[in-house]
Amino acid sequence: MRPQGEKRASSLEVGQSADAGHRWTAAKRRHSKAMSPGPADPHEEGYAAFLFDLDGVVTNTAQLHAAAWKQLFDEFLAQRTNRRGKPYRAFGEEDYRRFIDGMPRYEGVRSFLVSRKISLPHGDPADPPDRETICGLGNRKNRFFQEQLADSGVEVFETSVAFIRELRRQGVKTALVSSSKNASAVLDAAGLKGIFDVRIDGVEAERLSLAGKPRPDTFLEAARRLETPPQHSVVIEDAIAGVAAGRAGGFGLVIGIDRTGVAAAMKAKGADIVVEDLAELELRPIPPIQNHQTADLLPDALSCTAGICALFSKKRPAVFLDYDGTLTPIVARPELAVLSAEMRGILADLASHCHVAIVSGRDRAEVARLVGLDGLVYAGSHGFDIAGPDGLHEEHEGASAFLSALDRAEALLQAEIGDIEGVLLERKKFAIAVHYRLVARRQITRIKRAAETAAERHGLRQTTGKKVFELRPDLDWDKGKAVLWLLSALDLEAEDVVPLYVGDDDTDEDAFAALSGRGIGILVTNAARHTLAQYKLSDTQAVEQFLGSLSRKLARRG
Ligand SMILES: O=P(O)(O)OC[C@H]1O[C@H](O[C@H]2O[C@H](CO)[C@@H](O)[C@H](O)[C@H]2O)[C@H](O)[C@@H](O)[C@@H]1O
Repeated sequence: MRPQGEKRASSLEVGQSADAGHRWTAAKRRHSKAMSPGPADPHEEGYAAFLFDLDGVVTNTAQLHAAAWKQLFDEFLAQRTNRRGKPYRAFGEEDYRRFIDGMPRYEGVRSFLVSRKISLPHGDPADPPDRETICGLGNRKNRFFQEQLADSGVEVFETSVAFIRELRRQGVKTALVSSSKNASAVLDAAGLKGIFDVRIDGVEAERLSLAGKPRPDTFLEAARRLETPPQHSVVIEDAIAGVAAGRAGGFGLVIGIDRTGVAAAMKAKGADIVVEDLAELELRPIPPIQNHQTADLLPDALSCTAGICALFSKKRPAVFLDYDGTLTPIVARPELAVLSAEMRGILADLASHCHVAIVSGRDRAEVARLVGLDGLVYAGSHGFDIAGPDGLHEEHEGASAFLSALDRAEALLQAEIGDIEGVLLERKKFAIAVHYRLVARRQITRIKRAAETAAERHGLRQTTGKKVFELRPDLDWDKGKAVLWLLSALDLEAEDVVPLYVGDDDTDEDAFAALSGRGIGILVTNAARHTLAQYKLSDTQAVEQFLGSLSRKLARRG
């Protein structure tokens, strides 16, 4: 394929994903003379929700739990001898940290027993505390814990409470995410009932069959209830299992509170920041973007559906859709971005009334597989690779010359940063995505540098997207040029055709720019960011609703 005439070079320098606006971040206080916040972190997007563990974070009850576990296992182990007739080693602090801290009660029992090669039947949650089952032992530990709680009461970490109250004062959403079934009693005893907008504790997790920490499920449920995506939420934890859960869930910032000398282990499990107390953190507002057309000022396409659809009484739409963040929500890993059956149905209906093209940064074959519909056009690798019905198959004429450069860059990246926990290298035919969504924040600069070096050394272009650095052929080609090429190739340059493009990310701005003054651009976002789109839709559900209305309108028109 060849470029279609001299269109605008590149849309605008969007920089990092500009989802910032009315959000907050937490950073370690600086003790420098000026106390200035210093240069802004280039990856900082701000956070709209903070999710807190309870014991050891808000209340000083982690020690009560640790003591109750010790009482349980010291008694239990003392009554047993191992196969060689030797007594078992007593339960130590390290056992608590490694095998129990942060986990739901019965999973803690099981995990510790496995570490000592002791096998017990699971039993039943109704087992009495003296029964030698996993549930029985768990219930015994709970009895010890409640006795200690009644004895000593609940001490709160005042600095944590002040931090939470400040967040609430600023209108930031908060949640409690605890594995403990005693969380409600502990909050009550501490006089903190009602301090969190949402609470997911051991009781709620069991009711919903949610996997416990280190799995991310309880945190993800809390973020869902706060209506804030994990990448815009902060997890605050004192347990290694909790830190691991925050990182596995793709949360934007994971803060470890190290009160027991486990900072290194927390960092190894992906904590972005480790402090000994929340007093070491300061909250900073992320200012909304100034002096730009920002998405929050755009009209919502859903409230203008009737007007937009009315346009298609006389004109024909040509619909171009981005995939990630537009047709599927942004999720922790690329392979989890699966199209819903409802969205697939709507796309199939729409494609029976007009041209529909998926224009994606993904590999063309991969995005075609994910969408799973014949009869659509698929443009992959940011528009370098296009195929569709009636034998349409075009690759940018210069792109194949970059294949070996992409291979070498991929090998270099693998060697340089392949060992960083959470880095995902995704090779597309004509691009490489370097994902850092699951990476500890302190590693991001190293990843960015590696991407820049690989691009420079192998003559590639480096671009940005949502928690991703991308490398692609250094050619004057992008999604916008691919859309213009398609309009020509599909004979859609007629007066009565209105191109409509829906997308959510930096690379979609090229398409908004290309269609500016000629078609309709709709940005999918719920935040303030500068854009060349004319409308916005808040999320993928809104996209589904909008495309459904458009499809029904076209069906009525016949
Ligand atoms: O142009 P698109 O279809 O939107 O593709 C852009 C990139 O999307 C994918 O990455 C993004 O979505 C992932 C799944 O939600 C998310 O984990 C990641 O952080 C996002 O950057 C895809 O994996 C890339 O290849 C595309 O270039």
